[in-house]
Amino acid sequence: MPLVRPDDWRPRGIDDLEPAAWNALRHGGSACVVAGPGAGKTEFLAQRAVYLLENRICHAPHRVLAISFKTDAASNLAARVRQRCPPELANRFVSLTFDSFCKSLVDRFLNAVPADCRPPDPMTSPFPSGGRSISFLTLARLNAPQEWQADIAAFSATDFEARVVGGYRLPLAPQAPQSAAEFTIARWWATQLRPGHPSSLTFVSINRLAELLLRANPHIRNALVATYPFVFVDEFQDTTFAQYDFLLSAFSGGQTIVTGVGDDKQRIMIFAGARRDAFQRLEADFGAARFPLLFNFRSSPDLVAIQHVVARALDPNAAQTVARAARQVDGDVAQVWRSQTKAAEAAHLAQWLANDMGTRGRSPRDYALLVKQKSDDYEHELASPFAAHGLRIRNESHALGKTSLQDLLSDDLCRLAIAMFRLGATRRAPAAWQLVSSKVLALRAVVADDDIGAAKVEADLTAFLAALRADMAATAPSRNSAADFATRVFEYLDLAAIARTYTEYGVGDLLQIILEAFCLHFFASADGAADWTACLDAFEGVNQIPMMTVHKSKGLEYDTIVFVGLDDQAWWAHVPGDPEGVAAFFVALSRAKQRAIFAFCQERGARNNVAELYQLLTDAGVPEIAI
Ligand SMILES: Nc1ncnc2c1ncn2[C@@H]1O[C@H](COP(=O)(O)OP(=O)(O)OP(=O)(O)O)[C@@H](O)[C@H]1O
Repeated sequence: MPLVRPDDWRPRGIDDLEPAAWNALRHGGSACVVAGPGAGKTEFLAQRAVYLLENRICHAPHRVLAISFKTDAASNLAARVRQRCPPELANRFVSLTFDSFCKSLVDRFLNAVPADCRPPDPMTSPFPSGGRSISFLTLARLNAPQEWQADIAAFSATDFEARVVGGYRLPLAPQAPQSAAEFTIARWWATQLRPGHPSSLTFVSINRLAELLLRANPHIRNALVATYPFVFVDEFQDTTFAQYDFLLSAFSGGQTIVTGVGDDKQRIMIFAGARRDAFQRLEADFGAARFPLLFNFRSSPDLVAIQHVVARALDPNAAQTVARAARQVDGDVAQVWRSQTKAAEAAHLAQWLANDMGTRGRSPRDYALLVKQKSDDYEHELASPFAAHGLRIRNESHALGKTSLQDLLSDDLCRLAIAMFRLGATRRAPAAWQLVSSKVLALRAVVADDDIGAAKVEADLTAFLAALRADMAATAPSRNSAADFATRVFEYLDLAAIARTYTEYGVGDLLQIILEAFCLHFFASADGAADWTACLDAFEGVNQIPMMTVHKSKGLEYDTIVFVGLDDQAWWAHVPGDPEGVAAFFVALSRAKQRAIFAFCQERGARNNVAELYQLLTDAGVPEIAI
């Protein structure tokens, strides 16, 4: 590949970056890129990765490590980089979540974890630990020496694990507790590492073990630093105590250039232990320079103006952003819909959505239904009225075993298996063939210039798919037939080869988690489907309206968002004046490119605690309409 002069380098796939983003992209040291919604922060990271790789500022065999919070954000970023630079460069861009990165270290170097903290098998638990319960803290207090009891009584069950355990470094060798915190933390660890029991570790404990591992084994840390001279952290405002401390242990010291991007106004993970001062710490500990960005490439100017009113409630000094997207709709870009009953609300919503899709020629995937929590309940209530208008909902927050639908659908193995089934359902699926053939060549360890090996593998794959296609055509979809075909496809793909080829599945329990979730969702999608294409469409949510919690919607964007359940019942934890609730509201509002609708139904609850959110909409000139 010809070497491009860094000064001549141009961004890939977009026309340009805003001036401050150019400065941040070319900056030689660590950086905080702080910008509002739609500023292109994720896009910036993708462009910076390409810039570093193409200009050989990050040269082989070094890699760029990108850490995100959500699985789909990590795969979205990886996909953007793959689209923007050749595979030999994109292969040196490693995009993972914090959790999977820490877990892969613990899995890989388990025997290097100091013995008294070493789990027999580092299996994860999807559930919060017992240490978050009030009874755990009560028992700890009652068993503690008298002089520590008052301090233990001051710990809060809601954030003990995230703040106290997460902010504490495990000692290199066992030592007697010296304080109330150490006493309680030691008891907490006893719940995580129970001798003779399979381990069931929370991600906070995996993180702490990974941090201990690096501190106890400088050679592993040195290897990590040598591999990744550039580290990106997306959504930096949500970095928890544990995650920041891990970053510090792993990458401080001056050799690693850390780029944190985020938006303090979108900080909605305080409940999960997010630090309020993450950017300040990055500036102090890594000497990071601050680059504020001012453009908004997502939302129309009218929506940006409404967002600004909410932004000012979160930060009175919030700078006015510059809207770069054009308005495409007539009439109000935001409205509050007030209804008396859930039935009336659902009927109106379904009718309006069906009508809007028809008149504007939009697809169901251009819309999103956002909720504060309990998306399963809303899905249940809305499913039939929506079906009456030919609409289906895809509940992305729906739990599937130890993962969620959203995470399953962004998983590589899931995408490969679905592409296999697409090729089983039809001959005409060129994108699926491209994905499957390249992945199967990798699974069969065929190297780039081995044409004979590649031809053999492709012939074998073609024969397998022909037989699969014939059998799928002759078999109606059902739970049982889906189970048979799933077994056949995974046997063909070869789980051992998958574990060998893809590091994320090679260690730990991710492969099992994904297989279980895949089967749950695939069998349910086959149940009652008219044919296999309908089953696969149901699996992937083709022509379905996505529904998700605000937390799951982070980083995503839709033409129109409809927020259902802006009431005290759904926002039960919201205390007026609490910035985290306003931030969640801001995240929801800012997912919209063209339109945002907030549905309030009296049957669902009152609107006293959330009155301030309605007031912000009123202040921004958003009308309220009775439906
Ligand atoms: N320089 C650019 N030129 C044109 N479009 C851009 C540019 N940067 C980003 N975009 C587009 O703007 C939209 C928002 O970008 P992105 O998702 O990266 O924003 P973000 O800052 O991460 O947003 P948020 O914090 O709200 O999740 C995307 O559709 C992206 O493709």
